Amino acid sequence: MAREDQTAANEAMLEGQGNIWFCLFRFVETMALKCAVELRVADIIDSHGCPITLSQIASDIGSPSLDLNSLARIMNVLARMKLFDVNSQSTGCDKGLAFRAHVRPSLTFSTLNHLSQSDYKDGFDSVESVVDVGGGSGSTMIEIVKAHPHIKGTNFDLPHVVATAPAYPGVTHVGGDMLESIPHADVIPMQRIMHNWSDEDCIKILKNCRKAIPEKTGKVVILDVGGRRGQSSNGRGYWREEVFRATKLSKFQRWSQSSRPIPSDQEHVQLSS
Ligand SMILES: C[S@@+](CC[C@H](N)C(=O)[O-])C[C@H]1O[C@@H](n2cnc3c(N)ncnc32)[C@H](O)[C@@H]1O
Repeated sequence: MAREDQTAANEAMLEGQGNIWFCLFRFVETMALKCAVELRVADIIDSHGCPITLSQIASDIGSPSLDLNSLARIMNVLARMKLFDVNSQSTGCDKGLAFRAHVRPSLTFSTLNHLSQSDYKDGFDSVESVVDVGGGSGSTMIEIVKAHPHIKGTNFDLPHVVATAPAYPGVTHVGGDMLESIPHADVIPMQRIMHNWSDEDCIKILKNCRKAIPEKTGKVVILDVGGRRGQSSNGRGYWREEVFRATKLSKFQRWSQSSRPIPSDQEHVQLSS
């Protein structure tokens, strides 16, 4: 191989390795965000009305066992995510840092706080069967069954999608069209599905969910984002422009403010998060 080709191949390999590490440690951002939400960091900073120091944040959190170094690491991750500004010019700050929320906590972090409380509250303890509608390769269903092995899990998606889904004990892959019918289950989670369809199609899907769940105890759990709609290239579905432009936080906020009409016979459909 020519020297230039070898160099290009090495660079590509290094970039690939870097991307793998980036993907592996991506969860750190989610964990840091979860900590900030649970510790109400944005609310604390906001309540001061100006940038505040790490020890001010720690003192307002008020936990006797709080580790300042760990808090500093969390805040640095969040600052890198551009959720907070770090101002190294402020005077009187420990480690020369002061933090300012980049977002209005009332608009976003409290929504996240609410989201973190609206996970599937009743839990899966009394649930016997779950169908993940549009579940793709079944990764969500696998996680649910891993955590709750008593559950009979069905991963439902288009036939060509489930054809390549990996086998997992306790999870059955079923191919079909959610616009036609959905397999029966106690609970139907639908993650990142509804935003992609017109209101008419969403109503069709919800009606099929309604038929698939027990009348009194069945639940549909929708996890999704919102935004402005545009016509999709296939002429049937829709896409939301803001999915590509806005941050996830503001998408969640917009979604939670929007009032998507639910068909009148959907009284047992529970919209959650
Ligand atoms: C954005 S992906 C979401 C996948 C998964 N729920 C997640 O959150 O990672 C949308 C999924 O819906 C599936 N889908 C699209 N049309 C469908 C239909 N008519 N019936 C069943 N599944 C469908 C797609 O194949 C795809 O796996």
